[in-house]
Amino acid sequence: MTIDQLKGNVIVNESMLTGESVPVTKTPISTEHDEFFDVKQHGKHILYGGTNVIQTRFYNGALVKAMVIRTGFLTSKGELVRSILFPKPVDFQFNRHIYRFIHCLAVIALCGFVYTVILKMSREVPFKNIIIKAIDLITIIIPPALPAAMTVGVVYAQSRLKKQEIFCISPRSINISGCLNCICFDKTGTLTEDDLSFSQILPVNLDTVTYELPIENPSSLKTYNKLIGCLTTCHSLTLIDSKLIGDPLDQKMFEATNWSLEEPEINDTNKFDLLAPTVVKSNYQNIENENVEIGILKQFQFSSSLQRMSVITRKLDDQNYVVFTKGAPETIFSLCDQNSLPKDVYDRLHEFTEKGYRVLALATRDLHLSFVKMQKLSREETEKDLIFLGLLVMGNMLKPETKDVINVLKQANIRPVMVTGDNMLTALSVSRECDMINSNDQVILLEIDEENSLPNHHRLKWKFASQPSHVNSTSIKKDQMPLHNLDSNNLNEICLSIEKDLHIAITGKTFSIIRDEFPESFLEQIAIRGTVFARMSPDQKQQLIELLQSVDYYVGMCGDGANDCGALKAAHAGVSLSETEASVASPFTSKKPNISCIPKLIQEGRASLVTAFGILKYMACYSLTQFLSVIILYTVRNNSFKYQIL
Ligand SMILES: Nc1ncnc2c1ncn2[C@@H]1O[C@H](COP(=O)(O)OP(=O)(O)OP(=O)(O)O)[C@@H](O)[C@H]1O
Repeated sequence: MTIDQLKGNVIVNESMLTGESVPVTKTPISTEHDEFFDVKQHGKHILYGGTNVIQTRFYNGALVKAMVIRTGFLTSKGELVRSILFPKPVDFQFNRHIYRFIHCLAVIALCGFVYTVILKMSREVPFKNIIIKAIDLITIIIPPALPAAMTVGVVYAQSRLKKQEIFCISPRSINISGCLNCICFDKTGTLTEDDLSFSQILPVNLDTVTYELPIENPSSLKTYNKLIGCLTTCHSLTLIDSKLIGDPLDQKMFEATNWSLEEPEINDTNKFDLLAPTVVKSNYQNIENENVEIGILKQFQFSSSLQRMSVITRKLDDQNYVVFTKGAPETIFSLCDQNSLPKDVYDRLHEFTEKGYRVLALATRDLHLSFVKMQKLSREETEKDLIFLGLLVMGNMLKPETKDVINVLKQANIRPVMVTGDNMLTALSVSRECDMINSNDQVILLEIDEENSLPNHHRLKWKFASQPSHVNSTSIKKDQMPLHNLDSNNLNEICLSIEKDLHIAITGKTFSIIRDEFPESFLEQIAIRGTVFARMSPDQKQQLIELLQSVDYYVGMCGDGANDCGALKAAHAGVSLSETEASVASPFTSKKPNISCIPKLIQEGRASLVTAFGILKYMACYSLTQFLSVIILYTVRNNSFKYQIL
């Protein structure tokens, strides 16, 4: 059953749907604004069939109410069952060749059938015998056991994959995974650890609008300020069995402050309002010997496509409501009052991202509104005119298996590609660290030339991404160093003029402008040479997979989160790293949360493919030989006995 939620909050595990094991909070749909219901757009308010409700939250005894909008096969669980029963047809050359081969056999069988009928009729054999002999010939040339025999390899490969904790809901995809020659990887949680480490906060002095000294231990701060308010409230953490559950990034950020979180059953929430779902409390006491308490009154959840989340809060002794927002720095900067940004805001951001840190920007805004008006405030109205508070810097460690697997793939001539929602410089640094880009390779960064662009006629410029300091870049001609304007003709020339291995890196924004405004050939060059695709939205990840397929790559996708679902489904072989055994998100699910499953999958795919080839050759030779011998025997008025055939 798919249910549209109307009242109360629900915490659900949607891993069956998305592969992501972090619980998601579902909130009631807003009735303030007139808008058409859209299943995709309002996904945060929908409970899906087959997903697990971990907890329900309701206030004043009003139980969670929901309306059923879909049942049976139309629900997500139904979709999973349907995708197992009727897997998506895979366009695989081998399958096409098999069908062509069977057509050829059918033609041969038809010729044999006609020949037998004519031959036997000329010899005045009884009609019944003619039919038996002629039909016998058809079953000889097209062996009925062929389809079953062809799946033997797949069945064995599937059971071997299962032993290695790789589960498959679409066995047809096993053969195709033996042909993969390009694998796209999501970054966070796939190549790098999901469990980020808190590194530091770079606060901004709100009076001088300059950066202050970094704070490495926010729990040592004993006075309340907006920055602490943001770190402690701007998250979607929840308590389940007294354990903090939610996005690992949010968890690390909150734990670093050493504040505590309390949930609604606790009567204290009444101090704010009956609707206050969560309260955070300081780890210290102020001059009045009281803990600082902040209630989180409203939440705009994190969305990969918006790259940010916000909360509306109220401090216990405050009259005003305060908005706290955190998200991708580029997005937050654009929502901030530009006067609140320090002059060196981008320099400091680059400093961290170049070293591979995952950086988020924090911002705030005071709301002087009544409670009712605050409740009605839309996301757009809330997240504007923000005041920049500082940068949150998190360590982003590679998983131990990543580097070896990338090298194994490269040795096997399988192209690794990174497609991530994170910052370009962080992505580049990680791609170098995991050997996706070797230290000597050149990377071209394609960007939109904002200054020389017209609204629907953008121009591009390019530059070399800065090299790690130990690499000598003198072999690059001087005139190639500065930023260049670029059109579709000269990208190829530039790429060919560089003697080193070359990679292209672009962001989601540039990618969609190239898709919309540039010729297809230009986009194809990006597909062939692109190694790092950063700041990609979930839709763009899927578009990239389709683009790679259009230039004849057999594309695999390995990801771990809800933002990879589209790409996982679009790929020839999608592997989701998840705790669940099966998810609708992809044909393969690996319980081991690292990319070591990819070489195993390719190996098993190849083994299954080789078995299928072998069986096909054997069956073809066997049936053709038998067909010829039977035709000869029919012609010389003879027939083989049972034991002769055997
Ligand atoms: N919990 C969060 N709250 C606010 N902003 C976030 C949160 N998680 C991620 N972000 C920001 O949104 C951006 C996009 O996130 P998204 O989940 O799409 O991709 P990602 O996690 O960075 O990378 P990947 O696609 O490799 O998993 C992140 O780079 C980060 O700047």
